[in-house]
Parts: sequence; C-alpha cells; structure tokens
Amino acid sequence: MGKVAVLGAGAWGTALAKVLAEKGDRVLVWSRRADLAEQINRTRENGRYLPGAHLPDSLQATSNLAEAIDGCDMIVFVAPSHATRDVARLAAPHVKEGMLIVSATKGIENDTLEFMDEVLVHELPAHAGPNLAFLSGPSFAKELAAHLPTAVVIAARDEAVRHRVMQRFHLPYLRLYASEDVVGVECGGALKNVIALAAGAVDGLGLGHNTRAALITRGLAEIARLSMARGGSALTLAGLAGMGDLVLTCTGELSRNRTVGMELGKGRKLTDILRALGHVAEGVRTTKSARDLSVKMGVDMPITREVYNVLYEGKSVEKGVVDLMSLPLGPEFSPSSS
Ligand SMILES: NC(=O)c1ccc[n+]([C@@H]2O[C@H](COP(=O)([O-])OP(=O)(O)OC[C@H]3O[C@@H](n4cnc5c(N)ncnc54)[C@H](O)[C@@H]3O)[C@@H](O)[C@H]2O)c1
Ligand SMILES: O=P(O)(O)OC[C@H](O)CO
Repeated sequence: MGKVAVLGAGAWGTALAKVLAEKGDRVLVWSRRADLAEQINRTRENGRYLPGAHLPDSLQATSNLAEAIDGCDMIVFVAPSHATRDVARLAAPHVKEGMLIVSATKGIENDTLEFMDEVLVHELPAHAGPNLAFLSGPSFAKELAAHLPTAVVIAARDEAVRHRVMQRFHLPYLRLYASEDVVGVECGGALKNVIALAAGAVDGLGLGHNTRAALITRGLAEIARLSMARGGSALTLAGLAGMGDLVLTCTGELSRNRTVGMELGKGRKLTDILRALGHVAEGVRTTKSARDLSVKMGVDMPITREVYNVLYEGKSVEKGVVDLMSLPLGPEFSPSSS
C-alpha cells in the first residue's frame, strides 16, 4: 500500500480519504484551514463537513501542502472546481514524475470554461496527461462514509492508469467501473448539478412527478448534446456518470444542488440560500459556464438557459417553466432539438 495526498477537506475529500485509509493507504488530507486539520487529527472526525463519520488513525490532516504531497504515489484533487486551478498551482512544485493524479471534482470553471481535465493538464503539464484519472458517479459523501454500497466510474485515457486507480479505491462497499471517455464522464458530473437545480426548483414550486421526470429526461438530452459536441460518447451518459448521477442528484434529499433549487422554487433569495447551505453547490457556478459554453459551441441547452436566467437574470422559476413548456414542438431525438 502507498501514501495518498487528498487535496480538499470538505465532505467528499474526507469521505474518499476515509475509503483509501480503510483500504490500507496512509492518507494525508490537505485543508487550507489549519484549525480544521487540527480538529480532524484531535477528534478523528471532520465535524464541519462530514460529522458523524469516524476517521481511521492512518488518515491524518495537514494544512501544509508540501507535507501532504511529499512521498505520495497518488494525489486526489477534490477542492471545489473554482479552487482547483489555485490548488494545482500550489501543488505543482511538489508533484513528482509517476504520481497518479485523480480528480473527484465536478464542475466547469467560469471565464475559461475549462473542465477539470483541462485545468489540471494546463497547470501540471509535465505530470497530468497520461497519469490523470477522474472519479465520478452517483455518490453522496455521507452514504459512502456509512459504507452504503456505492458504484462509481473511473475515467482515464490510459488503460493501465484506469486499472491502477480502480484497484486503489475498490472495497466491498465501493465498486468501480472503467471508462476511457473522460469528456463524457466529466460532462455528466458537472452538468447534472445544473439540472438538479431545476429539478429542485420545480419540486419547491410544488409541481408533480411528471414535471420532475420530464426535466431529468430532457436534462439528460441536453447534457448528451454538449458532451457529444465536445467529443464524448452518448453511451457514457446512459451510465453511472450520466443518468446514474443525474437521477441521484435530482431526487436525493442529500443533494446540495437540489436543495438550492428547492429553496429557489419556494421563493428564497440565492444569496440567503447559499449562506445557509454551508457547503459548495457546484451547479450555481457551473450553470454560468455551461450556458456560456452552449452559446459558444452553438449547442441548444434550454433547461440550462432557464436555470441561468433564474440564477443570474432575476427571472422567476414559474416563468422559466412556462417558457420551457412553450418551446417549438419537434422530434424527441435530434442532435439539435430542445
Ligand atoms: N459531497 C458529496 O457528496 C460529493 C460527491 C461527489 C462529488 N463531490 C464533488 O466534490 C467537490 C468538493 O465538494 P465537497 O462536497 O467536498 O464540498 P464541501 O462544501 O463539503 O467542502 C468544500 C471544501 O473545499 C474547501 N475550499 C473552498 N474553497 C477553497 C479554496 N479556494 N482553496 C482550497 N480549498 C477550498 C473548503 O474549505 C472545504 O474544505 C465538488 O466538486 C463536488 O461536486 C461531492
Ligand atoms: O450534493 P450535491 O448536489 O453536490 O451532489 C453530490 C454528488 O455529486 C452526488 O453524486
């Protein structure tokens, strides 16, 4: 077994670090906040982001990034997407040849419109390419930490890297599937959060199961359109990183993105909702990136557009629903239809 650096001490970083420690690795979790690192080491629990999950002694936390990476053979990037570039820049001087690099973050950067694949390749050009893998799929941190059976995808362009990373995470309660479609897996993970905001919003408005099912299905259609326009495979979106994660996030009560949507649907203000949430809801920033990407690439993404209008243009959820229902009628399946 080896030593792993997990860069990000939120709910997901802590849950994945716990998995790796239970598998037998020595794990150092990097927290940018020294007080959180100290609290994790003292109490064997991340009381701020993953309360109630006991952390093994082989998992330690540190606020020293160089110490976290020193001597490790795998680095897991799991900060929120808007922080990944900064974390990668801080990590870059310490990364050594041959280290496996895994991203478990789901999101698209604002401004550059880059997915984590592109961010990491740009910031770690000497290391990220062949050794880079992505972990995605339907997985709430709290349920994984409680050992509830979970299945996710490991995407990497290199077959040996896929295999090595799958072996590192595999436990009786965590099953991994391999994919070579990095683009599709990243699109599914990032864009399901946007659709979950919409699904939460219609639930918050009190609309029915028909509405939610329509949103999930048509949401998947527009995720697939963007993914295929970027070179991803349509089949990936029928899998764990596509439909699997979309269904989980649009229906699961643990979802932060769905919660934000529900509160919007009930008429609360976004700033108030985010302040009370206390965790990242990646869909809020990713909606802007996805909308900009859809305009730039000429891909029709009507649900994403309406979520953008609600979040950033002050449109009401009710009007967003009316406008989606009034779109021109057309075929269910077409590369461009809404
Ligand atoms: N929580 C889950 O169930 C889950 C599951 C799968 C994937 N993810 C993904 O994992 C990523 C992280 O989510 P999370 O649930 O751990 O978030 P979280 O809200 O629980 O924690 C966020 C963490 O990031 C840190 N952070 C914030 N800004 C930072 C910065 N600028 N630099 C360094 N660290 C910073 C915070 O201090 C905190 O430790 C997201 O992309 C999310 O979509 C989460
Ligand atoms: O709680 P959410 O909405 O950030 O979703 C968490 C995971 O991405 C679910 O797979």
